[in-house]
Amino acid sequence: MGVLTKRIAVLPGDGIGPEVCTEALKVLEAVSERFGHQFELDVQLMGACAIDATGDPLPESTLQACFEADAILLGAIGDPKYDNNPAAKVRPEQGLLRLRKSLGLFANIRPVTAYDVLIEHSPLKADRIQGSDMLIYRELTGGIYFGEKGRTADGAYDHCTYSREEIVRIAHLAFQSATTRRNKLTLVDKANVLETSRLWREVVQQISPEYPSVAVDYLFVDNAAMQMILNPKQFDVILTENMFGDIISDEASVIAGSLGLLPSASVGETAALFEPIHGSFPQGKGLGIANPIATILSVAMMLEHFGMYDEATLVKEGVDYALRRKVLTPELNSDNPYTTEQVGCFIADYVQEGGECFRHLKNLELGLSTII
Ligand SMILES: NC(=O)c1ccc[n+]([C@@H]2O[C@H](COP(=O)([O-])OP(=O)(O)OC[C@H]3O[C@@H](n4cnc5c(N)ncnc54)[C@H](O)[C@@H]3O)[C@@H](O)[C@H]2O)c1
Ligand SMILES: CC(C)[C@H](C(=O)O)[C@@H](O)C(=O)O
Ligand SMILES: [Mg+2]
Repeated sequence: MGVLTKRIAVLPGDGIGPEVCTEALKVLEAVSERFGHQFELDVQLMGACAIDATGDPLPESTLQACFEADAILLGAIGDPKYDNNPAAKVRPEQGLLRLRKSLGLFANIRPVTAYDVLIEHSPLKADRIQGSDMLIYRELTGGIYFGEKGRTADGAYDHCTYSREEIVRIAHLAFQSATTRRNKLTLVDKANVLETSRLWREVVQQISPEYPSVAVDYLFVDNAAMQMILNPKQFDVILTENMFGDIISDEASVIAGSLGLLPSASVGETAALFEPIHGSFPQGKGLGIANPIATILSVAMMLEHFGMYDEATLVKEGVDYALRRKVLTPELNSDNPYTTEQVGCFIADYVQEGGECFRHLKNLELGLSTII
């Protein structure tokens, strides 16, 4: 592949978001130096920081920058002052949901792998998790997150709705993905109770004959939550609706060893956004303890999206090297912890092959300013 120029909207967000983004961008800078690509970064506000600055968690200028970008890199959003105030009408999460909806990012893809070098670290028994390798396809722009919601005189409601088409489009992506892996697809739903889940089953059963190589099974979400810990190796591709996918992917992170390891890609017809699955971990803000690997692996997924496969492989090798050498933040290495910045530098140096730890993108400046 030749040298490419890509524009990336960067939304560092809140809490540890800016810290993990900074490290991920160091790695991207190393890719740029090694392969000659040019990445134009357009840093924009979203989340609580955007509410503080503009009153809106997703300002028009941020949305515009995202529309104009080839891809979006997001750190994380959210702040305790909203989490602990149920009466707040304007909330950081509204910005993220509006962004996903506006860009049509209907498929959220969350890979989960048990790393051999971390097996002993997991609270789960090694023989249960060793070899686990699954891909969760979480529907991202429908369901209870986006249904009508509100208050009654003495209650509240959140409606869950799905159209057939909303299920069809992500089901095809999940089936196609299964054909490139171990040819197994598990639909996680609650079809014994929910009408929307029965529609999911119906649609998946109708589509399934188009993919004869793929074995399909069905699990109720309560059982799936248990199976995830009991026997995670049974899963290849998991297909599920918005809220179930949110919950079981955080649960699945225990198999990898930390929430700070799990990346994601959110894709639609045209746009693509890459973000760690974790949140803004407010308790970790400014302490240098946030694991940047989930965001660095999200950059690897972004490079794959650009067709930069060698580049993505190198980033993933850098992560493997950090895992093998135990250059890891405290939640994975309490005896000899490294800081967020040290982990980022280590992986960036690997990518650049023996470079010095000189990449100090300390403060992300707003606007289209940085060309790396
Ligand atoms: N996509 C997003 O931006 C996103 C995702 C989830 C939660 N949130 C928001 O984040 C805020 C905090 O939510 P929460 O505490 O439920 O979830 P969280 O993911 O921020 O943190 C949960 C726990 O996971 C661990 N953790 C998370 N990220 C880590 C990392 N990079 N390195 C090491 N450990 C890490 C920490 O132990 C933390 O206490 C809330 O405001 C929530 O709405 C945002
Ligand atoms: C912050 C929140 C809206 C978000 C979600 O529920 O989708 C988060 O938990 C995630 O997993 O990306
Ligand atoms: Mg979540």
